[in-house]
Amino acid sequence: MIGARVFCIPTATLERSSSSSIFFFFPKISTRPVSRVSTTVAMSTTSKSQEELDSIFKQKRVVRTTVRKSLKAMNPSLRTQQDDAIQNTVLEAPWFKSCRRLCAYISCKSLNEVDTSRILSKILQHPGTTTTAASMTNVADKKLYVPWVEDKKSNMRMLHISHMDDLIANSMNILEPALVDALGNEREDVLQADEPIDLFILPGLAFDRCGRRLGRGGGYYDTFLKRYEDRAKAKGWSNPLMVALSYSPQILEDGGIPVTPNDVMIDALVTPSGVVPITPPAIERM
Ligand SMILES: Nc1nc2c(c(=O)[nH]1)N(C=O)[C@@H](CNc1ccc(C(=O)N[C@@H](CCC(=O)O)C(=O)O)cc1)CN2
Ligand SMILES: Nc1ncnc2c1ncn2[C@@H]1O[C@H](COP(=O)(O)OP(=O)(O)OP(=O)(O)O)[C@@H](O)[C@H]1O
Repeated sequence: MIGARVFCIPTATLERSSSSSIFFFFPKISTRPVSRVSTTVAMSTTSKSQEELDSIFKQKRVVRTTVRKSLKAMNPSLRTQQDDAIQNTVLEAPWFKSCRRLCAYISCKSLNEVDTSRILSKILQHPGTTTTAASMTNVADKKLYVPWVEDKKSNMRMLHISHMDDLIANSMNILEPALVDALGNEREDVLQADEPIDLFILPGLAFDRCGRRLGRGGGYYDTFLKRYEDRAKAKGWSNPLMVALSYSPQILEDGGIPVTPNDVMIDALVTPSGVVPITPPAIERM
């Protein structure tokens, strides 16, 4: 575990990116701190005019462009080093070892996302292929759900997979569960998660140490997580741990991530230097 507890302070207007020494000027940017009762940003939609929203979405696009550039410029051996460090941290973490149902993203090389291939292989490792009893106990009984994009209107589901062979590239060139088998028959084992999830391993373009997360602009995760949260509340499920994986250039200083009302905050960040627990449940468990 790195980084002691971080206290998030309200916004300043001049913000500095920690990773690239670039200064962002965001007039009146909203960076209010986390509400973990509702994981969405504590800000009412109605309190923002469309003009203000347009301005924040514009700021998001500016940050995305900057972070994409830093990711593209990352030295390949540094990237591999960071992929290894991040995946080792996850694989060795008690909160990962103890989780039974999780949703994780399938990393996409062309998007320069933190690699999840070793994490996924470990989860999908089947009893009999493991070498030691210790490795079997922790992974063989995990149920894995991965994203499946339903449409272009921010609708996404999480579908169960048992093998990497269950995947096929979608129109965005991201691997996702195939809904039919090689013979064209509907696969019955691909079901939408309708059970409590212990852990979400989230992608994203940029993060701060206070739990703010900037996605790729599709609104898929925010929409999904809000719906999941509503369903969990209705069914009395406990909150999952929401953990994002981040290369060092993706971690911005507090205030560097523009936020809009639907943004869902994360509980913790896994960085190349270790875990940054953010919310009380994460601080308790990490
Ligand atoms: N690995 C992975 N799977 C995922 C996501 C993700 O971020 N990563 N998603 C998370 O939502 C959903 C898919 N959403 C996506 C949204 C945008 C792009 C994308 O290619 N964006 C380009 C810019 C495109 C543009 O601006 O027109 C990019 O970011 O470079 C990909 C996936 C579900 N599956
Ligand atoms: N100016 C705007 N006003 C209102 N909605 C907007 C505006 N610009 C984009 N959106 C919508 O906001 C959503 C994207 O939100 P945001 O940029 O916060 O997503 P994100 O961080 O990529 O989300 P995630 O990674 O969680 O999927 C999309 O549904 C998009 O249509």
